[in-house]
Parts: sequence; structure tokens; C-alpha cells
Amino acid sequence: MSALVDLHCHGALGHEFGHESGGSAAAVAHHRAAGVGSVVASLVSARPDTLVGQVATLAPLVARGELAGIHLEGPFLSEERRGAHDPSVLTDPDLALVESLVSTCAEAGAPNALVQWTFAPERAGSGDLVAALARHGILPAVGHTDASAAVVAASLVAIADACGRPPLVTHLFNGMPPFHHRSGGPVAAALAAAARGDCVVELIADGVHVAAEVVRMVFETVGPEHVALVSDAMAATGLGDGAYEIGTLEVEVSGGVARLADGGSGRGSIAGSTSTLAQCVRWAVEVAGVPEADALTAASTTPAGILRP
Ligand SMILES: CC(=O)N[C@@H]1[C@@H](O)[C@H](O)[C@@H](COP(=O)(O)O)O[C@@H]1O
Repeated sequence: MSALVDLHCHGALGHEFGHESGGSAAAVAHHRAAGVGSVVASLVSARPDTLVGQVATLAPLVARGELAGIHLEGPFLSEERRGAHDPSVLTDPDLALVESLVSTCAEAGAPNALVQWTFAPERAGSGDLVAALARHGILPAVGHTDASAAVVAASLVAIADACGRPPLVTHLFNGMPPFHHRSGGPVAAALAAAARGDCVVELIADGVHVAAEVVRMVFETVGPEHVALVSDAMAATGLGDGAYEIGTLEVEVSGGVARLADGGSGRGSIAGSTSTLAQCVRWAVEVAGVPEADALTAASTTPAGILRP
């Protein structure tokens, strides 16, 4: 069996990736001890100077081989589909931010540390963002989007053309409008593209984010070569219920489910998972009924192909 590869993970043991070096190392060690061989650290939307600082903290861990890379989840996301991202920092694509994060990684001795970047394709300037990311070998990932099926489909084609490989769709179903039979939205576009082999869809199989029958349906529809199981694990992973943070937003974890605590602008959105990827694989097999070999492919070979195309 290949080692598990988690492409989307925010932390563990009370630590969010990027906040400080020791905590970031402890978080990745927790996931690795749980059987996840490679972890990509995901950063939620933040101000540009904050993101530069967080990437500067994480790039040495990539250089040392502790982390497999860094994923920027925003800040070029839809306000409508922001989920647990701070609305005050969301913005249209900012190419200067891309360049400064790339330079920060190079200065830390990890020139290829940025592996993927989630954006909403309806944001103005998305085409230029895709071109810039492709130039730097960073895989654009479509997510936290309120775009139509047509806009998402066109963006997936544009990314494949620019990068010469299929793009990612960030946690399919979460952070996008639900599928409706008279308005298929991003889900329809992503499933059709994945079934053709033209994208890989992330799925958070933690028992909270996506129903068992939907997880099984995705595997049966697009096949495990086009699904990347991800944890989306936040700081409470490995600890108990209580008060935590994601970015600058307060989170309440109750019964293992993380939700924004603000009661106002965030509308109690789910705010990441409290499961490791190894626990997600177990849930996919034991509860969702995904064949074990398929769940393991989607948690190892498929995401490894995203990291090492
Ligand atoms: C770190 C992150 O962004 N995680 C997202 C969260 O933002 C979103 O609220 C949730 C549910 O999304 P949904 O309400 O669209 O299903 O999925 C993920 O936990």
C-alpha cells in the first residue's frame, strides 16, 4: 500500500499551520504519526502580509521534507461561498501576492513549496491568475465558488490548457452551491470533467461534510483515479471539543464538529474537520461502503500524482 497523501490540511493539536514553526511541526508530526506519509499545509484566507509571514514560517518545513508543500486556500474566493473564511480579507486575484509568496519560498530554500492555490473563477482577473500560477508550476484549484456550471467548466479547461495537466476541485460540494436538477452549478461541471479524466475532485470523507451515499456515488461515477480524499483537518484534530480558531475567526468544536462561533456573519458554517486522512479512509470504507482498494487509491496514488505530476 502506498503512503497516504493529504492535499488539504490546516493543522492539529491546537496548532494552525503557519502560525509558528514549532506548532506547525507538531501538527504535521501528529498527522504523520496517524499514518499520513505526506501532508500539504493549507492556509485560509488572510491579509497579504499575514500570508507572507505564514509561508515564510512553513517553507523551511518543506525544505526539510517535513511538509510536502503549501496550499493557499484563498483569499481570491467568493464571499457568498466563503464558509469559514474571513469575508473582510477576500479579494480579486492579486498577482503581486503570488510573486511575493513565490520569492518567500525561494529565499527559504524551497522554491517549489507552493503546490496548489484555491480560487473562485468568477473573480475578476482569474484568467491572469491561472497563467501566473501555471508559470510557477502551482496547480490552480477551483473552489469556494458561486460560479455557474459553464464558468467552472471553462475554467477547468483553461487550467488544463495552461498547466498541461488536470486541475483540482477543492472539497467538492463544500463551499459551492448545492447541485440542483435545474441548475447544476460547480458540482455538475466538476463531476462531468472528473468522469472524463479532466480534473480531480477533493472529498472530505469525515462523516460530517458529505453524506455517505454521496461519497459512494462520487467514487462510482468518476472512479478513484479522479478523487482525492482530504482531511481539511483544523487545529482541534487530536484534541477534544472546545474553543479554537481558524484564521482570525472563532470556532466552537462540539461532538467533534467544528463550526464558526460568531453567530453572525459566518452563519455557523462548518469550519474544517477534526479527522486525520487515515480516519477519513476508515469512514469511507466502513460507513460509506467505498471498496477499500478504491479509498486507498484516492488517499495515496491519486493525490501523489497531483504532487508529482
Ligand atoms: C477551511 C475551510 O474552508 N473549510 C470548509 C468550510 O469553509 C465550509 O464552511 C465547510 C462546509 O461547506 P458547506 O456549508 O458549503 O457544505 O467545508 C469546509 O469545512
